Amino acid sequence: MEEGTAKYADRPFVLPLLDPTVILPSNVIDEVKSLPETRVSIDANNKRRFFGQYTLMGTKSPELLSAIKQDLHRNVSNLLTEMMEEIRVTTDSLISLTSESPVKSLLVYESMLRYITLVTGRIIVGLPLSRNEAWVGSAINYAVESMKAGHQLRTYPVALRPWVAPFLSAVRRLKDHQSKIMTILHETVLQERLSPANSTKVDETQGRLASWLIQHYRPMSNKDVSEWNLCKDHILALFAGIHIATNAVTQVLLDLAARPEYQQQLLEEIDSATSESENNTLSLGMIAKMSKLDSFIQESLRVNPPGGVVTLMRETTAPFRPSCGPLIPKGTLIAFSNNRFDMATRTKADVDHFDAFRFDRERSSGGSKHHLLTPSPDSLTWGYGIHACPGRSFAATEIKVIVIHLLTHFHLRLKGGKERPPNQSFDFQIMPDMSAEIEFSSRTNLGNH
Ligand code: HEM
Repeated sequence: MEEGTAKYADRPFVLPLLDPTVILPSNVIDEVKSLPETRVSIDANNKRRFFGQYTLMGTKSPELLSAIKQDLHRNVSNLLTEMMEEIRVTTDSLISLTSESPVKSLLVYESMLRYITLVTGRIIVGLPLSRNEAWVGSAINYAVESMKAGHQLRTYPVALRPWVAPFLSAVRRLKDHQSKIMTILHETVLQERLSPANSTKVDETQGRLASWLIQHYRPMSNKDVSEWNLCKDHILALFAGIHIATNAVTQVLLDLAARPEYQQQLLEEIDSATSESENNTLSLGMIAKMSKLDSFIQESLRVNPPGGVVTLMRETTAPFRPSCGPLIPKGTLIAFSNNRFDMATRTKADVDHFDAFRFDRERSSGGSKHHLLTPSPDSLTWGYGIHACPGRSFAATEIKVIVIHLLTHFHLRLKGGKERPPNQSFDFQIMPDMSAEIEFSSRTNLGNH
């Protein structure tokens, strides 16, 4: 990507990904960001790149989008207490320190996968289901098997895929997770919610996503809502919410552990913002005061983009001629470079340089007003334009609450005081090193147990 953007600063070029993709120059991003599905399609891209016929990718419903964009977004503040509780319980189960064992080393990615899955589940389906291990396993592994299924399917010619798919091991495991999620949801949430005879008031902390979806599917009448649609929407929400957020929070923690000098500064900011808090509760207002934390996370995700080397991945659904030319035929996969790899106007040293508080400085000097949550051509973590991530206020809050909780309780250090391990990359994806470990030691005196 770096070679391409340096060489073709204002022209498209083809990046040889598993699905070759036309990379457009960043100066035409405004021409693409809000094009309708009839011109370029995010769903067609997802369906094709991730084998949506088998994995369901690219088949999200408008109702799911409304539930995330409106209900989840509007409720982030009300959900904070539950998010914090889930993070505290998960921390207690993963990191319990005593004077005899004052340091705990954890595989960061694996541990964060658990935090994010439990917090996401707590919000969308609620307790006790969110901590049920069968649910947690299928919620995590659905996406893992989807990726594997894609790799297996790719090895067969297109015409043969529908015939071989039912026999491929990953496709079978994928279907297995799909039916487990359906059965669990049916028994715990959907049967009750969809029953016309049900007149009892439902517990609002359970089955939240189902309630939001049902309201969008039947705004007025008692029209039938299909259980399959509701399950599919849950699966796609888990798919969209778990893995990319795990990738992101892992990168942030690795950056913090590799740069201990920032831990104290962030802690001071957290202490000052929460000084008036009662019972250690956080509010969105307090979190909003933590501008250095916001900047640190924004910089960590700029340098280690959880979405990979590309952003705004689309398939053209009609011939498209960007102002940089030439005419791009219908059915072409297109994308833009993520900021870190875009060499059109910057040097490699520039984009690689980790400057934790650059966004904070820019904001306080009256320069850019952009925060972590604001999609812009300079900050493409969440995409940009009409499809910019609708779950971003929830995801950013979840990441911040995890970081605040861990920082206030522990010193973080890369295992053995080593250097930050380099990221791993595959196709367009960038992942943190899965074997990286962080040592957690207590900030308070542990006493004797
Ligand atoms: C750190 C975590 C996350 C990151 C970095 C992230 C990033 C992204 C990106 C880059 C896109 C594509 C935007 C585009 O192509 O223009 C996207 C789309 C999307 N994200 Fe996220 N996301 C995160 C978490 C979440 C969560 C927690 C949810 C839901 C609970 C979610 C739901 C979605 C959905 C539904 C879309 C598709 C939007 C559409 O098609 O219009 N994401 N996200």
